Amino acid sequence: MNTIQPHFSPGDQMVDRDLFRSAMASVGAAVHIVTTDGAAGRAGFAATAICSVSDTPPTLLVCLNRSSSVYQAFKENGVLTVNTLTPSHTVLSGLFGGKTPMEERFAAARWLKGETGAPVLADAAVSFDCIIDTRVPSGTHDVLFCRVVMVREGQTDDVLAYHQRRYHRLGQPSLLEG
Ligand SMILES: NC(=O)c1ccc[n+]([C@@H]2O[C@H](COP(=O)([O-])OP(=O)(O)OC[C@H]3O[C@@H](n4cnc5c(N)ncnc54)[C@H](O)[C@@H]3O)[C@@H](O)[C@H]2O)c1
Ligand SMILES: Cc1cc2c(cc1C)N(C[C@H](O)[C@H](O)[C@H](O)COP(=O)(O)O)c1[nH]c(=O)[nH]c(=O)c1N2
Repeated sequence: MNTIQPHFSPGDQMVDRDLFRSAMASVGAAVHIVTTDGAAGRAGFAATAICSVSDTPPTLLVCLNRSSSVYQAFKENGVLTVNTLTPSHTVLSGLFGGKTPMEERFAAARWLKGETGAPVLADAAVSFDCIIDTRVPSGTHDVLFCRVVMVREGQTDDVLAYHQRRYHRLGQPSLLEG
């Protein structure tokens, strides 16, 4: 069996948090509103630390800060929906991006109920309704590995993106088209 030696030992100099954030601001990502509902109530937050994991079974991951006010609701409900935003949702992203009372966040848009009961944003670019399978603590966050049980595709191809701390439109025209 191959044992791959880690490049760094725990005592090695860590990258400064502000340098990491400044570097990560250059990466860019689609913006989503992640929602939950259930015994612990309805909650939602803006997220960019989301990606596909596997297509068999369909699985995605969501990184959730344990210090967030929504953390307990996601932990107890065990279900969530990832609602990928369109360029028309910059204000909504700001509301769900923190420090806004939860009722005020949800009052700003129209929601449907998914299979799991988590709120589905009616005009999302796409929504993934999920059961949280596995939770892996990593630093300040939990990485939530979620099994996708329903997908709802919206009417638009354009997606809201976040890069260098600003919102952008992700969509046409493609770089490779003539
Ligand atoms: N993964 C996350 O928790 C995450 C991701 C994006 C933004 N945010 C939060 O949204 C707000 C606005 O962020 P911004 O991009 O305008 O500027 P920023 O300088 O706070 O963050 C720049 C980039 O660093 C990363 N980052 C920031 N805070 C992080 C954290 N606590 N854990 C892991 N990665 C983190 C993200 O990729 C972010 O886009 C900030 O409060 C930020 O903490 C959190
Ligand atoms: C564009 C953008 C992207 C993200 C965030 C914010 C913004 C503006 N936030 C922060 C998260 O939305 C915010 O901290 C929560 O809403 C919790 O805030 P309250 O504790 O409820 O005030 C965030 N938080 C998190 O745990 N994982 C993530 O991927 C992201 N991504």
